Amino acid sequence: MEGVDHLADERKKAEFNVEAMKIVWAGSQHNLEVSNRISKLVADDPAFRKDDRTMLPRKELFKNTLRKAAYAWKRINELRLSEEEASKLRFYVDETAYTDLHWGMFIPAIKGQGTDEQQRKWLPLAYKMQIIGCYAQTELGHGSNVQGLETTATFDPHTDEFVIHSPTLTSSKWWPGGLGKVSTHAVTYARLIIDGKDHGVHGFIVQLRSLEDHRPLPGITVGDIGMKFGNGAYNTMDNGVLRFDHVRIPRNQMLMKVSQVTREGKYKQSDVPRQLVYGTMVYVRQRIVADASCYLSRAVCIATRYSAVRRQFGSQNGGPETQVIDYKTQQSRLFPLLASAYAFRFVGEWLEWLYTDVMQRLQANDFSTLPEAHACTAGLKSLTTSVTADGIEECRKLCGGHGYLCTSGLPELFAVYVPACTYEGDNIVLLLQVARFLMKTVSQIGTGKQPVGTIAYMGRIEHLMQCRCNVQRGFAELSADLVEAAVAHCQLIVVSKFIEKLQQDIPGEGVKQQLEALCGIYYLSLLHKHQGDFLATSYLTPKQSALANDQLRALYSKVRPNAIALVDAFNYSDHFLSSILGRYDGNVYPKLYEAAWKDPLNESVVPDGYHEYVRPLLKQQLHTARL
Ligand SMILES: CCCCCCCCC/C=C/C(=O)SCCNC(=O)CCNC(=O)[C@H](O)C(C)(C)COP(=O)(O)OP(=O)(O)OC[C@H]1O[C@@H](n2cnc3c(N)ncnc32)[C@H](O)[C@@H]1OP(=O)(O)O
Ligand SMILES: Cc1cc2nc3c(=O)[nH]c(=O)nc-3n(C[C@H](O)[C@H](O)[C@H](O)COP(=O)(O)OP(=O)(O)OC[C@H]3O[C@@H](n4cnc5c(N)ncnc54)[C@H](O)[C@@H]3O)c2cc1C
Repeated sequence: MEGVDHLADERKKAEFNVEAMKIVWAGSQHNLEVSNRISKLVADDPAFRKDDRTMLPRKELFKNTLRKAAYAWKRINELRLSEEEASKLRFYVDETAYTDLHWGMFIPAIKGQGTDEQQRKWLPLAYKMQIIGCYAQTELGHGSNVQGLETTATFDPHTDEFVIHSPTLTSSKWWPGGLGKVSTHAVTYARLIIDGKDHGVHGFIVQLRSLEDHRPLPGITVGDIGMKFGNGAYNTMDNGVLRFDHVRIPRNQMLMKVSQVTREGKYKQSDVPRQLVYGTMVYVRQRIVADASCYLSRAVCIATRYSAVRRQFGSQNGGPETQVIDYKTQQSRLFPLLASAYAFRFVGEWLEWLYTDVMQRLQANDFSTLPEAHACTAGLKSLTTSVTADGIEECRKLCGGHGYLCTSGLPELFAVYVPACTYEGDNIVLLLQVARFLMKTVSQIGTGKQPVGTIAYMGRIEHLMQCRCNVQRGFAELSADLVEAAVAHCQLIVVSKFIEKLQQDIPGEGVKQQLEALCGIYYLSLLHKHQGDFLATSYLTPKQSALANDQLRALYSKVRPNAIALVDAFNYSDHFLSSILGRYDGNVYPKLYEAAWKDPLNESVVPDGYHEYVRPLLKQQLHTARL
């Protein structure tokens, strides 16, 4: 029934202050206040409806996204929202669009790789959206291997210009979001060629389309690369293809913070690591970790609420059937994901601190923590996106058949999220970077260099140094094992940051106890999953392993009465969740039934096509039957 909270009894079971937990999840009272205000602003505005997304044909879907992005921009300016509030608004609009790349990569690339003069010229235009930018690095033939990119930027000293060119089909830029139909400019990555010498990949600002009529400029071929996985989902984004035919740009459009080209064509590399040219990717990877906790918590919220609503089997003497959330199998699948959502939230907070710290050190030309920042952002991006993508799919399965309906919100959530395992770095390629970092650490231990920070624990593997094995030779052969070691390293970081969070002052009755239980579920479920490794290396005895499993089950029972309150603490509106199964009031069956009749297929009792394709069949079969 409308207005009834079907989960009221579940909410009464909570053993902690949910409002206090909302502040922990939001990060601060201020963040919670802004989230509440902006989330309501979006949810109450019919212009931001999204329940029709999976039913629109692509051209209509895309135009609708352009409309929403323009309307959002209008509201941001009308209400004079701050950058923080505007970012929250785009988050709660919850629709991938060209603006993600304009604000999430194009502007950060100019801020991170541009000189002060270049920032002064381009950022005001970008902040006012008088130009719209994308990040054009990946090509048809290369994505992971950035040093393999083929687009060229050849310096012409006669005209003080770079000539940007796509020499081969595989050098076509391919995938950049916002490129296909909207962006007027791109930060384009190309091989810098001076006087025949290849200086490697650098970033260049290139205008793609006229600011007058939006047509591609001379020498530019640009378009969308076509439909992607799932209905709605990432098809609101115009991932594009781009080719250059000897396009000329002024020399001052090469991003020159890290390295410069003088008027005379002299290449100057500041005494900074060349990898700073990858800085934008590092920035986005650390943001993706916090983003993973948002996506995972949305799926877990839906699956937890529905698991409390759904009853199946177990009726005693005609009484109510058992809530599926009470089955230990359901808890063993759901609660580790609930714990992971909180764990990723906290490691995302730490990673943001680490990134900020590294950026401050770079200002002082201190590059000492750059390798660790690279390893942590790469590894945690890989770990959290893989667990989140698999976790959203598990949440769909936890909801049985109804999880497969678009009105559950889970299919689209999965379809829009899974590319995160690939973009900003394929997850395996990134783990190999972590493995390389770990092996380099091992090789340095023998030289007396003690590891610090997230690899301090490796100081205790001195004995490994006796085997003077050739690290390089073994790396390729053992890369699959090394990737597993890299995952374990990242899991250790997540666990340690969860434990550090618990050592902070956490206000609110019962809040810390709940987080301690979730932390226990996080690391004990990992121990359970990988107990073979721990037993094989004698880090655990069989008895200890059994005790750990007993403790894990006990924690499931501890969390069970608090499960609904723990997902309420995510503070998601029904609009944002966009899920009948995840409704705050748990009023699932009437709303599922109501929604079914809104499907366009039910606009007519007899479907289009009946008279052409079904009736003749039936008549023919009827004729045969009479024979
Ligand atoms: C929510 C928000 C949504 C915001 C919206 C987001 C929407 C999604 C949009 C998606 C956008 C994209 O996908 S943009 C495109 C993303 N593309 C990628 O991520 C490409 C992934 N590939 C790479 O990053 C590189 O190719 C990589 C794999 C690191 C290899 O690079 P190289 O070959 O140059 O380097 P290597 O030879 O492997 O290593 C040489 C040394 O450099 C170090 N090194 C390598 N990369 C480094 C780095 N970034 N920083 C520091 N150091 C680095 C290594 O550790 C080595 O150190 P030593 O061992 O000490 O020598
Ligand atoms: C939705 C989406 C949005 C994107 N947006 C952008 C964007 O805005 N801008 C942009 O520039 N790019 C963008 N990309 C491109 C993205 O960054 C690349 O697809 C990504 O970096 C992976 O590179 P790849 O496609 O070359 O994969 P590949 O490297 O070809 O991966 C294929 C397989 O090879 C394996 N592999 C590759 N190298 C190695 C190795 N050395 N050792 C072991 N295994 C290896 C991988 O693990 C994977 O299994 C986007 C991609 C997607 C899907």
